[in-house]
Amino acid sequence: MTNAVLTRVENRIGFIKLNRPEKRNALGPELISSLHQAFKEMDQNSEVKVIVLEAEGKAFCAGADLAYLQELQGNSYSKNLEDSLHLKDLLTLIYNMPKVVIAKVQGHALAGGCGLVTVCDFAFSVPNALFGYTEVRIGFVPALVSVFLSEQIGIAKTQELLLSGELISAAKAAELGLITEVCHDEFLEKGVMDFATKLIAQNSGFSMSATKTLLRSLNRDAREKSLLHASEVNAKSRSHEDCIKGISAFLNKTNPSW
Ligand SMILES: C/C(=C\C(=O)SCCNC(=O)CCNC(=O)[C@H](O)C(C)(C)COP(=O)(O)OP(=O)(O)OC[C@H]1O[C@@H](n2cnc3c(N)ncnc32)[C@H](O)[C@@H]1OP(=O)(O)O)CC(=O)O
Repeated sequence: MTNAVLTRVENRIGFIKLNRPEKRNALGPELISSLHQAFKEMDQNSEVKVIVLEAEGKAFCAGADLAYLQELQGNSYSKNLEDSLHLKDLLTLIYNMPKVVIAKVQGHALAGGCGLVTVCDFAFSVPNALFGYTEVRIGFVPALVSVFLSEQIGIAKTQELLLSGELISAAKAAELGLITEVCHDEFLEKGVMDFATKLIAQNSGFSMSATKTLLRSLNRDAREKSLLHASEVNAKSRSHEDCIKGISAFLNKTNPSW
């Protein structure tokens, strides 16, 4: 594994840290592969009962790596699909992880980065964290995230967030059920640790895992089908001129005009 992701295990808690702060932890292929490997390792480690997903730096995660996606432009649909399935497999792995996963969020969690929060079982954040499915602002389709988010908060609220692309505060995210709790800055670490420690001390690992597996079995076939379709939509939308414009505008620090 590269140092795009850092891992450690303490007191039966497995910590997985996104470590690409200079690019706001944007999900490039290396980071996605490293996260995949880290989650698999934590799953197989019998010492680990609860997993915490955290991030280095100012932002939790700025979503898909737009510089990398720009490099992929002009590539075949099948290469784009392969790439999109890579992210789908990561989100699905986290979502289906038999162990409880808690996200610890500071700064921005945007687009695919907000999707990462969505596939965790619990999320704690500081008050000034910002959440948003901002794909539509850069000519993308929030395809993969739509599947998980609609399961989590219902179709009406999902539609509101995905079509507006608005950033929402931590308080609003908690109100919508997107995150579990907002903690004052200095208590975020303690809030997450206390919660994880309580789960470990109080609950049977077997029961939590069996409950989660049962919950994930609900609508599994429909979800898998939707995720495959979403990956195809994602791959196709990358060659749309709006997406090409949106990526280029972001990287050139300008605003796209549609
Ligand atoms: C999963 C699916 C789709 C997606 O996820 S599409 C991705 C959409 N994401 C965005 O539009 C977010 C883009 N980032 C930002 O808006 C901002 O960076 C920020 C997160 C609000 C942080 O702002 P801040 O001012 O703190 O930092 P900078 O903007 O100066 O960024 C620093 C540095 O990092 C680079 N960077 C940031 N985000 C990305 C990114 N997503 N990809 C690549 N690079 C990124 C930025 O370019 C800067 O680099 P420099 O070299 O230093 O200029 C599809 C689905 O849902 O299905």
